[in-house]
Amino acid sequence: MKTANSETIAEENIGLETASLRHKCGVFGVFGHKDAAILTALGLHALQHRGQEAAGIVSFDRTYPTDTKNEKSRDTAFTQLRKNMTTHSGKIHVEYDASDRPDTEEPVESFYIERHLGLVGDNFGKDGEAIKNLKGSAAIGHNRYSTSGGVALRNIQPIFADLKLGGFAVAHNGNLTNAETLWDSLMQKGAIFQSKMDTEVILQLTAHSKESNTIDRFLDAIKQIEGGYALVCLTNKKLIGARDPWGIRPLILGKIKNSDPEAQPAYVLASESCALEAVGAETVREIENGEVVVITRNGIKSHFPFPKTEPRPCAFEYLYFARPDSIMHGKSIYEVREEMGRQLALEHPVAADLVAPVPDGGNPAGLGYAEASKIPFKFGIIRNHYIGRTFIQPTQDARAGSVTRKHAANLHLVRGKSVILVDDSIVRGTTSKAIVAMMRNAGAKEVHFRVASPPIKHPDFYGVDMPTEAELLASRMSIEEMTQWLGVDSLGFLSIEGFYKALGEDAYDPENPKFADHCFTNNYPTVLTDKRNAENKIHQQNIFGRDR
Ligand SMILES: O=P(O)(O)OC[C@H]1O[C@H](OP(=O)(O)OP(=O)(O)O)[C@H](O)[C@@H]1O
Ligand SMILES: NC(=O)CC[C@H](N)C(=O)O
Ligand SMILES: [Mg+2]
Repeated sequence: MKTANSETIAEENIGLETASLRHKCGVFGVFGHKDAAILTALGLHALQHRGQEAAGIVSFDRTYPTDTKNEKSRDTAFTQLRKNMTTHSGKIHVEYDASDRPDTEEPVESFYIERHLGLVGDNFGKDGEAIKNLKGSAAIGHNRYSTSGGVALRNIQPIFADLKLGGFAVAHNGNLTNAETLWDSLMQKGAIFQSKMDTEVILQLTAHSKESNTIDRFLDAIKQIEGGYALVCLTNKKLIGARDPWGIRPLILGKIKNSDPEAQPAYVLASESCALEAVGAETVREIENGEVVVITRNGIKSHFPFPKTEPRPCAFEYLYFARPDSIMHGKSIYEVREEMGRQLALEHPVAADLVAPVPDGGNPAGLGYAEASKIPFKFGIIRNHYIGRTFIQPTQDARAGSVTRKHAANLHLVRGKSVILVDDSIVRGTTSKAIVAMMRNAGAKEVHFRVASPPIKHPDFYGVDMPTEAELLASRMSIEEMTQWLGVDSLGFLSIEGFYKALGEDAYDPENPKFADHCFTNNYPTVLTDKRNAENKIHQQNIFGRDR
């Protein structure tokens, strides 16, 4: 059996300076469905809010020549296959050499790869070339917003390589905190890297493992990595899902009926439940923290390679990243955010004419605040639906510009009124500063700002790509200073206790935090090996181009 796959990826840095605060990536995988690539594209589309820089899909197909005893039909099957495989798409060129012509009764196996800069819809439209190229009943996909490595074609995921035991594709949401340290030792062993992504370390470690089968090699690899990760991987026989020991990054398992009623249901892995809904899949369960699931034609097998710990999912997923209609750990993201707003109203009440959410992130908390304070909820800010999330803009100028293009004061509503603005977070203050100015220009009598999370004072290293402390507004300024800088009449942040309450916890226990809440508390769930080694000048810094 041959794997005919040669990729020519022209590296092309598109010249974007990368943002220091970014979304997380979205991952998706399907096993055992004839429309695997279409489902993956739909799943990625539902996860677009997690990354808008690039999107990629890798599929796997096994083609049986229609009648291998009949030379003519075998040739026809091969000609068809060859035609499909030589289709160009963007910078990816899959070639099939004439010497690969099948001359046995063995099926022809191939991985197909489509990786593009830009949005899912623009690159994987249902009838587009890219989808047609992605044959097979298994596929994985990825929406990228980089936390390592710049914006370039070679840094698009899934990342694929032919390893000793066959083709292996990986898609990763998260960030490794010891990738640079591992890179150093891999390079000393002669590794050749195709990208600048921390994710590739996982592929390299799998390739270098001395274990005898693919799963043991992969387990060997992930036992060496540290940080936050939700991974989906594809081989010629398996779809693999893995979640980091703390479950910082989310991953959920679903199941979907095949159109053939005789066929087994197909399995689906996704970052969020909203992507399962988007493809009509039913939720089976969340992948546990530290769990590795291996999906094959024979069903699902779980591995637990790490000592069992209590999960500590990322607080930011609940606050901002996840889509409000997603369910995580049995909690509705929407309801959690609404409750954050209610708690906020209890902690920071103020008399006003209306509560105006900062769309979209502030909408559910705004509703909760209005409900608890009994102050009317009004859309005092209107958003332009053709502009995405602000964080994804690559430069501070672009971010500031996009806030004013994205939001507009609803003049008629706010003129002469006292307004309570509610947002989910203040990070750099780009959004809040511009929105407050908008309210003032619109003639608001009073402007009060309420934030449905505690002040963000500490960086993130697990896939949020939060800026350095120096860029975080709450790290640089006291509440009084922020009040002045923003130009508001009052400012209030939800307390960490209120935050935990909204998440359904009785109390916040700093000795035993239930969430990865380090951005508020400075309490990091993992060791930060690269940071420590860089500080001690043990290895080269910024191998993966963090400050590119
Ligand atoms: O203080 P800053 O650095 O401006 O960051 C915080 C803002 O960024 C996010 O909005 P974004 O526009 O990214 O997404 P959204 O449409 O989901 O609210 C978040 O909801 C805040 O509004
Ligand atoms: N936001 C993410 O999850 C990024 C994944 C990976 N670290 C990358 O840079 O591609
Ligand atoms: Mg927002």
